Amino acid sequence: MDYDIIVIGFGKAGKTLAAKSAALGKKVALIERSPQMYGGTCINVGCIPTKRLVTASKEAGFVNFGVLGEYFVLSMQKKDELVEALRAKNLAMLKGNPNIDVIDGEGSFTSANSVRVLSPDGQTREISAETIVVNTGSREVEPSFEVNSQIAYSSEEILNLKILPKHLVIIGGGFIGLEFASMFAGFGSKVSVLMRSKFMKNEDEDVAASVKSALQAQGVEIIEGCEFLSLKGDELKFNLAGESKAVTADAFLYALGRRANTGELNLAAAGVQTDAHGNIITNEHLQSSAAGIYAAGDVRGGEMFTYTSLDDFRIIFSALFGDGARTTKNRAPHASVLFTHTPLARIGLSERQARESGREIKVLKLSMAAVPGAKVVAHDEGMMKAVVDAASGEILGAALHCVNAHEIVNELAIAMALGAKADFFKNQIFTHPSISEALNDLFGQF
Ligand SMILES: Cc1cc2nc3c(=O)[nH]c(=O)nc-3n(C[C@H](O)[C@H](O)[C@H](O)COP(=O)(O)OP(=O)(O)OC[C@H]3O[C@@H](n4cnc5c(N)ncnc54)[C@H](O)[C@@H]3O)c2cc1C
Ligand SMILES: NC(=O)c1ccc[n+]([C@@H]2O[C@H](COP(=O)([O-])OP(=O)(O)OC[C@H]3O[C@@H](n4cnc5c(N)ncnc54)[C@H](O)[C@@H]3O)[C@@H](O)[C@H]2O)c1
Repeated sequence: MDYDIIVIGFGKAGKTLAAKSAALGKKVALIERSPQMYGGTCINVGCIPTKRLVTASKEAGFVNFGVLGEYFVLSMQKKDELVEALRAKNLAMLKGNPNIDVIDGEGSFTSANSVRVLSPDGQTREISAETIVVNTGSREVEPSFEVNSQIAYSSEEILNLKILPKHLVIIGGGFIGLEFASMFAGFGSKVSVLMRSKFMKNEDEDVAASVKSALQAQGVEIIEGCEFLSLKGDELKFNLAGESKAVTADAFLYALGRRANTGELNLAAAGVQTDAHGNIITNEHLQSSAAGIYAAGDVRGGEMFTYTSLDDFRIIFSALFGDGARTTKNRAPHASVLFTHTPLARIGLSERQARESGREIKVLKLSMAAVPGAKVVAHDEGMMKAVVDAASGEILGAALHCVNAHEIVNELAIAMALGAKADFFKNQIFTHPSISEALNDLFGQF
């Protein structure tokens, strides 16, 4: 065999596994098809550039209205500088390691132990290893209606815009749709978000209403229940409550979900099975249907977050070099965050899910308008909500729609993992003024 481990895809799990395995003296090949993607989706076209821009767009409120367009261009340049620096650092981290070969090209299986690499210059080579880890990520779902427009962008493409759109129409009301809505509204664009379903249909109604009103307060127009027909030139046609409608804009973003990058992998040659959506099927150790082949990150479907991919690394590392005790079955409670100007962090069960589970629950709620720490930072929009077992005080879940929610929720995650109950937060001594101290009052209602 040429290597101990081949990793296909330079994602979060893959690059971490390559570095940690090399540190154990293993010989690793990491295959990446695009030099623009060294380091993967998160740093190049995902979390990092979008969160940099969401943050910059929050600060746009301090910019003279007349120069908002210039501020947008400057913010995009700063975002590019950050991405380029991170990409170079990610590459250097692996390329400088004598046990790791970073190979440019697209990987596809020829057997359960061998991968063909098609390099950008058209050359192919074949390499082999006992263990192969697939970390090829996901790509956006293309619209199912007709699109013929030079100004229709995916989330990746819109990150290269050179001019701030006057009117951005966003198709899809999920993570990407709502984060870009908040971002572009912050930069000064008129933003309309059109969606097929009800706004945040999987959330509790009070939580969804809080997020919706915050976006509307930013000036975002939200149109629910759309059936999309076509996007031609600058016009999107759709049906709404039985009526034909059209909207024109100078930019369109479609954000209709993401699907696994498995089409090019020739998985059949290795005996690796996928589900109906093309996601690689794995067991709790992230082993695929072929014994020496593992899959990590978005390519497995399900939760698509950078920290899930990182935890996938921990599970595979435990299976390869440890006792295999860390699995998907013993993953600790962890949150998800929608990074709108006022972020929404969610962990555990919603009120609806808790009621459906048949448990006796108590619902605790707090308006951020009652939190001094939120007044101090002049950001008292939103609410906190927790769902607690009525008898034991066990924390079943929470939704934090407030400034710094993405940080505060990690306090809850740790407490939940350690089995802390509502009383713990009720009596905890927090700094003042802070957002965390609102947890005293939230859980004090138990
Ligand atoms: C706009 C946007 C914003 C996001 N924001 C957040 C956020 O705030 N927080 C968060 O946690 N998550 C966020 N995500 C999700 C997060 O980015 C992904 O879940 C995560 O990056 C997936 O990592 P991965 O390890 O699966 O692989 P990726 O990082 O996607 O890496 C896969 C790599 O494989 C390469 N590749 C694919 N096929 C082949 C092949 N055949 N041969 C060789 N190479 C190949 C690709 O070029 C890519 O570099 C966001 C995603 C997007 C799109
Ligand atoms: N903050 C974060 O952690 C973050 C940010 C961005 C993206 N992400 C990850 O990236 C993934 C992809 O984001 P996304 O916003 O594209 O997906 P999503 O699944 O969050 O939302 C997709 C939206 O498109 C709608 N939709 C799907 N098919 C449709 C169709 N045919 N017609 C009309 N509407 C349709 C869905 O109802 C949904 O509202 C997320 O699920 C998330 O895992 C995470």
